[in-house]
Amino acid sequence: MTNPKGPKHNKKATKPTAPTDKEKRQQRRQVNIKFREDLGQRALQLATSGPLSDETKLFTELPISPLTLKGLERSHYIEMTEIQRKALPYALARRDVLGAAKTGSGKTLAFLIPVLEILYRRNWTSLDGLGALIISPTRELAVQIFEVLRKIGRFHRFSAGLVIGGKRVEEEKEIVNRMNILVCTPGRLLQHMDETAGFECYNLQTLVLDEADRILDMGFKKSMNAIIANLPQQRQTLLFSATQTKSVKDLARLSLEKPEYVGVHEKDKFSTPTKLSQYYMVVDLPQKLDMLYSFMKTHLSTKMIIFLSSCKQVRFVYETFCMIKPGVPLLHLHGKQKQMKRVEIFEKFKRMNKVAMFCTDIAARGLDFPAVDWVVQADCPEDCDTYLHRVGRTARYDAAGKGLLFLLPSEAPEMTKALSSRNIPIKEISPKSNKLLSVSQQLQHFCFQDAEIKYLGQRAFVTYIRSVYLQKNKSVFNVEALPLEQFAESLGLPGTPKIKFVKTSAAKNKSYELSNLLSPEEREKKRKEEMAAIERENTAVHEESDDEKDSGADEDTKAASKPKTRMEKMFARKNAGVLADHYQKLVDHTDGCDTDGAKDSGDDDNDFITLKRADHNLSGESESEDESSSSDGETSAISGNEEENEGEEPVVKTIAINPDTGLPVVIPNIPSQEMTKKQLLKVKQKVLKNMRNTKLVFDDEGNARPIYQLQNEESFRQQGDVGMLVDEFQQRNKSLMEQADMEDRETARQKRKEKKLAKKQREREEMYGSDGEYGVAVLKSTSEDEGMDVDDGAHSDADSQYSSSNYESADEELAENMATLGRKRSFAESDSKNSEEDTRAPAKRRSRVLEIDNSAMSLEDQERLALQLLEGN
Ligand SMILES: Nc1ncnc2c1ncn2[C@@H]1O[C@H](COP(=O)(O)OP(=O)(O)OP(=O)(O)O)[C@@H](O)[C@H]1O
Repeated sequence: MTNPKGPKHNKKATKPTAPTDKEKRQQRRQVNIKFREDLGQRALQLATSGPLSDETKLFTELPISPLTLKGLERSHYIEMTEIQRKALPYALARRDVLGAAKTGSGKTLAFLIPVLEILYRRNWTSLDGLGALIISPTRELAVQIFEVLRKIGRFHRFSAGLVIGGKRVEEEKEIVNRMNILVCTPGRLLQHMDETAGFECYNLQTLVLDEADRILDMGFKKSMNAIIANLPQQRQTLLFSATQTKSVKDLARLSLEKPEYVGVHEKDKFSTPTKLSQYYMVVDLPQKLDMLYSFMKTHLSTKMIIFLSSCKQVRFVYETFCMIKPGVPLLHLHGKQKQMKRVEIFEKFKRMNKVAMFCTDIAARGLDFPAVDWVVQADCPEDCDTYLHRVGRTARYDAAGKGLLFLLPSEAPEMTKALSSRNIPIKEISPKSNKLLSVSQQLQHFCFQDAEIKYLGQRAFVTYIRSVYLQKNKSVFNVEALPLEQFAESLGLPGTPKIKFVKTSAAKNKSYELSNLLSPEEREKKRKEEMAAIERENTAVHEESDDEKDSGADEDTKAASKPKTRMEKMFARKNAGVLADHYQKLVDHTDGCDTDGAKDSGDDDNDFITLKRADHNLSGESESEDESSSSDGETSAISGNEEENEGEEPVVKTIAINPDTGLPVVIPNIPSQEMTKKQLLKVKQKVLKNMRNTKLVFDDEGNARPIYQLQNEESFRQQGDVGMLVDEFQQRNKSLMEQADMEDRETARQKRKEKKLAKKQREREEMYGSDGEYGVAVLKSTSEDEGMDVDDGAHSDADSQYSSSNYESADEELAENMATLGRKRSFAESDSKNSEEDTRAPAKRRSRVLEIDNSAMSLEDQERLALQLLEGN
């Protein structure tokens, strides 16, 4: 009898039973192992079969795992760049590689793909510990590398951490041991090596040094030696940079094994990207900021990075330019900012299209800001390598870009020679003089009005000079060729800050040159003279910096000449420079009034409104214009007497009283022959504007008259003795100045207090932790859809909160990244609300920072702390 269910049913009954789930998993594992082994074999073959043929262009043509290929594809990386084509075959075969290629040519993928692949082929799990270390010289670059790793590694199951400093070291210690890949800066890595129990690198497979020449140079030498000592000898080492080191010493430190040198663009005619246009401009130091400002004003619709040589300079230029408002949003980035702030600015600059960012060399290497139109190197880079890295922030991958380098007359000849010897094509351009705008007067105004800006300016001045002084290449950098006084004036400073080391160095150099020519007695005499000079200089510096403390043994002898009030002290200060000299002359002048009142009062009716330098001869007419320009509170107004001044000696400054604040304001006068047509036009417009804005009052008969009117001489004289009136006026102003000075001091006192509070807050945070800082983040994505990996189940809940999913859009991914990197969403939101203000209002920003600091400790934290204290914990 046939089976009623048919032959099909019979056949099934004879079939072997289906494999169990466990068997299926085992089979899949076998296939995976075989697949991974094959990949390894193919990679080895590729490395030994010589360079790739010209037709091999796609990542899919290399022995790369499907997980990485999918990550690359989702990140829109399909075709390899030249450095990737040349370095990947060796790196995938676990060879040591020294990779050098132009900036923006895709070196990051050339080391990240092998990192993922080598761990993948070894079926790495969290039980295997740390498999790859990627070291970067700056935190921003580490963040960027980590982001690229997250993008292309999103389908892998490795845990990855970002270890770049900040305050969450204790939290990091708990999870850093579980990481398979670490992206880090040398300092923090070393800290974990030293302090974190159980942090081991014995199983390390791959060590990567991005910007290798920088990491191996003097700055990181000690840390790197200590790090390398903790690593196993048997490992792969990948070194990448646009300016690769070939120093045998450096390479010996890393114990490289027959490294492959992959220099991609070495035979190119030029060492910079082909779509990069480079220019330089010879600018006198005192005109540098004018030039920079003018350049920014004429490039408002662009995205630009401006490099300066020190944090202080970056801060000064940023703060003052924010006040001047060039018409483009401003950002600044330097190493003294808090980590959160740095990351926030870094991300903001990436997003924005029309923006100018002032920064130090922390942004010079590796950072991949999209679509930067201009890189302006306002201060000369220390060498050609630094130039290359800075200018490489534009014209990345296949984009075009432009670079502009400002060179001082003393720097230009040697620096241009050095650049051309490195095959850097750079052309000289001359600025259009009619487009040059001046900011020095405004800076002067800010320095006068805001003591903090003045101090910042002074420190910017000193750090700039010091940076020039410390440069190694003395044929380019000559501190003695710098016009210090004019430079200080161009920053708006009331005098040239004393810089001891400049003179000392000159003295030393001189003595060195002379010492061979002099007899021993002469030499000894010379030495004593020099010592005495330095002693004098030290005393001068001491007096300058600490004028309140100069009491002592010779108190009596000083007493007669010693100024009594703060105001007098200010006048008496010898090196307070332009403004103090100015006041000095003012005092001299009015002293003259006392003794020779008739003569002086006869000369000038308007002394009670406009105070002049003793040595300049403004006409009465021009002074009344000063008066009108100051009458509506235009404290930065340029006085309108340029035409009258024609042919005269250049007038330095005028002081007038701002009727709104009652305070004196500096009104610099520029002789018209030194002004461009445009400047003259601007001045005229300003004067006209001021005239239009003149306030009017109406008398009893309804006649309009200006609110301020010049008295006639007779009625003025009837008020009393001219000398006395002048004295009275001066007394009034003295007390106004004293009042302003007291306010300054009170503000400074408040600031000190706030700083102390913030410091305490920081210390508290360090003890009890805080939110919103970078620490370790974990990269671990699930790839169930691939079904190729074994879930080791070793990741804790702490890890899973960082787990990423498949992102649908770049924004989603970025948001996720930011969350992963330890930022609280609410914190980020409240910060981003303030971000627009940030670019414009420094004062507001400062208070906002304080608000954040004060609220850094949550209520829960405070309660917890209170409980701990109660329990005596
Ligand atoms: N294969 C590729 N296809 C498309 N774009 C790529 C590819 N490789 C890299 N890029 C892009 O090129 C840009 C520069 O890459 P990367 O930052 O790696 O350059 P770099 O050589 O490391 O530069 P630097 O020397 O300044 O550090 C990045 O925006 C990156 O996304």
